[in-house]
Amino acid sequence: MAGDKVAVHFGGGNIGRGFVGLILHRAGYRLVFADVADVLIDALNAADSYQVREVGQDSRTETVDGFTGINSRTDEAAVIEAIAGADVVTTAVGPTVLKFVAPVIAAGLRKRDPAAAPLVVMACENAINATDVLKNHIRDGADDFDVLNGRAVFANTAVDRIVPGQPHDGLDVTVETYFEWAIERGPFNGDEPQIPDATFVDDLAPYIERKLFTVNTGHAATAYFGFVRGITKLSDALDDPEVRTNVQGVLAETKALLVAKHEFTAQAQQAYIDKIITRFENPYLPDTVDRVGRQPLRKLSRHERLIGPAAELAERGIHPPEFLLRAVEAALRFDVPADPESVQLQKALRTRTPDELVREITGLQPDHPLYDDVLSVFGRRVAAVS
Ligand SMILES: NC(=O)c1ccc[n+]([C@@H]2O[C@H](COP(=O)([O-])OP(=O)(O)OC[C@H]3O[C@@H](n4cnc5c(N)ncnc54)[C@H](O)[C@@H]3O)[C@@H](O)[C@H]2O)c1
Ligand SMILES: O=P(O)(O)OC[C@@H](O)[C@@H](O)[C@H](O)[C@H](O)CO
Repeated sequence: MAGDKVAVHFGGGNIGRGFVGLILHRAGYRLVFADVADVLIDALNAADSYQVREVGQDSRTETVDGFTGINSRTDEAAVIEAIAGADVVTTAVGPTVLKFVAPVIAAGLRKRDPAAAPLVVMACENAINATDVLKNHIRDGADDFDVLNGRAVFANTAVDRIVPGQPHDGLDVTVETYFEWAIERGPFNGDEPQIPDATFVDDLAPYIERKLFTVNTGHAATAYFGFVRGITKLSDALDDPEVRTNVQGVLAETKALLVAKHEFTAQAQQAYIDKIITRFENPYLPDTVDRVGRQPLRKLSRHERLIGPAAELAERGIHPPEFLLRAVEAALRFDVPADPESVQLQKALRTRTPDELVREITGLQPDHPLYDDVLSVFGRRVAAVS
């Protein structure tokens, strides 16, 4: 049951309800979901509870209650008021949306009682150090940042649970049984919030890089290779021998990087990969290649799951990362009319030169050791569509 502690969570979507909301509820927080989707907010305010159905091995269903919803588009003042009195603020809105929630969090901090305990702020997005990104947005928009910073503790996190898009209306969420929430310990100076299902770690970098460059790189590769083969359901993709070979090749390349860079043994990383492959294959998860491949421009950007590890491998002389380059090529074929970034990508491939595309989409410059290989990939795709 919800207690006295309050968590304001931006983004009541898949991971918001099916992971962050659930874990904070379990930890005794009363949840305030802030979202811009009218239908979702109305549904949250009309319901007493929703269910999280965990499917796979050891399936079970949990109930989340004790929440309210605020429409942050139409009632920003109420969100600011809630933040002023909250214990925790979390986000799961997507990395590109953090700049829009930053001023609201700043306004909440400004209204906060200076004597109150600091507000814990954690961005739960698939991106390296997303909380730092959020904090920088707050800093950029606030002349009084030093005051606001004194009223908050910003901690980076790595969140891992596959939560597909939900195929029906309503608040219930179907999720996988697996989850991991790693939070950096340092910013709390020994006074971490009580979240029993989270793991506080001294150094988040290995966790977040391993997660992004194994789970998300492998996931995106499965989606893009699967899309090219005409497969719709994510869990079906690895049944295709060509997709499987390519995904395993990609994960072998990121394994080489992660083992070289961090203190993971090759055996431990292989066990992590094997576990992840079984998570992707979970037939009970209604996940699609369209969701997992969504926003291909973000996923092709410089420090993201494809170009990020490929560039680092090239910098280390492990060159060329053949399977990651194949995944980039497959990503360029991701043509989903409902996905604005896919539409933008397909248009750009028809109207821009390969050199412009590589610089603008991947952020690689000609002096980078990966540049020529990526230019070839883009050049082949541009030739194919023109
Ligand atoms: N779904 C997963 O499996 C999963 C797992 C780990 C991390 N993540 C990360 O969590 C984030 C959210 O992913 P998701 O799958 O839940 O997406 P989603 O689209 O289901 O949810 C995002 C929610 O944010 C809301 N939103 C958009 N702009 C907003 C704004 N300005 N203010 C408040 N709310 C806003 C949307 O209305 C939506 O309800 C992403 O960064 C994603 O990478 C997702
Ligand atoms: O959320 P994205 O678009 O960054 O990536 C899509 C999926 O790979 C992702 O949501 C995973 O399901 C999740 O990261 C698993 O923890």
